Amino acid sequence: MTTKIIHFMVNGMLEQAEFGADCSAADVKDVFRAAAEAGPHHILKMYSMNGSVMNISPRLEANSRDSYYRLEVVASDLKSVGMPNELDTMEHRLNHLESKVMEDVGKTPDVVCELKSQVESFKRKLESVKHLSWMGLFKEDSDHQLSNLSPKPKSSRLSAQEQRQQVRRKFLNMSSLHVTEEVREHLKTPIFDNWQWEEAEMLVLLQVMFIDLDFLMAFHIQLDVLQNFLFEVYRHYNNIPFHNFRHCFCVTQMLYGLIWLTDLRSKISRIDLLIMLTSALCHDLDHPGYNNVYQINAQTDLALRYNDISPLENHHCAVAFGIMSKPECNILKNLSSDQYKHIRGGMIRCILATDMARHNDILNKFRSIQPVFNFTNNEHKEVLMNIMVKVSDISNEARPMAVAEPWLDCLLQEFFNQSDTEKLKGLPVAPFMDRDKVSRPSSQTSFIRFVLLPLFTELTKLFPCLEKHILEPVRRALEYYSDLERASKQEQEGRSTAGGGGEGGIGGAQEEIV
Ligand SMILES: Nc1nc2c(ncn2[C@@H]2O[C@@H]3COP(=O)(O)O[C@H]3[C@H]2O)c(=O)[nH]1
Ligand SMILES: [Zn+2]
Repeated sequence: MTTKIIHFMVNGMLEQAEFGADCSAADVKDVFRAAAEAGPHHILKMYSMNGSVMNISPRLEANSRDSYYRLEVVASDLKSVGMPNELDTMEHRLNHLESKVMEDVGKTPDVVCELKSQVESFKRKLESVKHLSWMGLFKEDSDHQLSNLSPKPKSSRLSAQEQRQQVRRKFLNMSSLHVTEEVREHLKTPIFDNWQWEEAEMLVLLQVMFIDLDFLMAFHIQLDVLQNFLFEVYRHYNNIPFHNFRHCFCVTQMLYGLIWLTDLRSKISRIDLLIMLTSALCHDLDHPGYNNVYQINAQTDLALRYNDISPLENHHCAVAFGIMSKPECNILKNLSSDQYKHIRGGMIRCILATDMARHNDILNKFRSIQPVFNFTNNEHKEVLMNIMVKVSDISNEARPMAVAEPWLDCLLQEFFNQSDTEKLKGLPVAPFMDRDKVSRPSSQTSFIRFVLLPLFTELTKLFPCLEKHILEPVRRALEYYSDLERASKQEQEGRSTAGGGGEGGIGGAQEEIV
């Protein structure tokens, strides 16, 4: 049977489809619709190399990789309110509505005025860089009023794939806009508030990090390849409570901040900075929300594949290099093979080092070299790179309280999901994940005392300037959670005295149960 191959570019990727001689128009459309990750309400358009529109049908002519077609998804009416032409439609409808109501009632109702001002304000945001408050430090109050108009409620009806494509379109639309100096500077600090930013904006900010560290120039990374890579990274994070794309962004942003605060650019090579930043980005790719202990106990595919040795971290790293195996996403494609080998080795080490089962080994190693630390010693440098990524990975408590606290809820939610499943399956349950045993304060006091403070203190010995940026906030968090823990104990004691002995909780543990 004869077949023909159609090469086409969609969402920045060069794809190909093979059609048999007997396929129908609907088959052809379905193939392109799937490739474009488009929903039934989207209109597809195919363009030839010279820009003319082609009919999407079995009669499409076969072509080559060099003469590919361009497939575009066009959002149908009001499916993407963020686009200016749809805003115009909405404004037009509002004006029409206003004139009709004026005829009937004689005055414009408040609700129409309100809607008009929201449309106007949103239009201003899109049209003028100056008004891009979403590229400013903090969102304006008007954003909250805008939530009814923004695409969010609509997007909740979109499939996950459609939502991701919407993020891609927004990211690409925004990426050419100017990100203010104020934001760029703020991005270099641990007080940056990740909760202010939506996914497409975080992608823009990640792009800014690559640009401001001069990676594009130094490693000949084309902007579209970086954008494809960042989007694929985003696409490979799962929608789970903690180990999601926002966590990836936070870890990368903290690492970026540490690079600037410690002036690391003057101490280690740019290629090593690229290794660290890219490792931070990729360090939890495709995390399923269940940790290594679960993977091993439940004998999951990952545990089988990696012989129980850091199954998750091995997987995150393999997914990262899988993404980069596509030329259109390969930010390393213009490097020499020696440079590539160096980066691959460095990333594998950094990502595998995020397995907390190896925490003590890595910290002890760093402790032993810290007094004689030498930036020109490769072994020292590699340990430091692992430490920097690890510090960033567990740095939520180094952030302002209002930023850190919601992360604890996300983490506990993921822990509880896991322990609930473990209980159902009869698998061992770690006490720190058990909703019947853990409390917010006890979880944090132990983690800060036994994990964060020892690690952050050691890094601060090498970079004393970090004391105020990461060590002090963590000490304050320990005080805060210790106070809460004490207060909760006193309250429990008061209750058990008043109640004549209480109801026999868990092993006498007097903790605030989450
Ligand atoms: N209790 C507590 N654990 C944390 C916090 N941040 C990170 N962790 C843990 O540290 C681990 C680092 O590796 P993982 O991402 O596998 O899982 C993370 C959590 O188990 C925190 O703020 N509190
Ligand atoms: Zn992580």
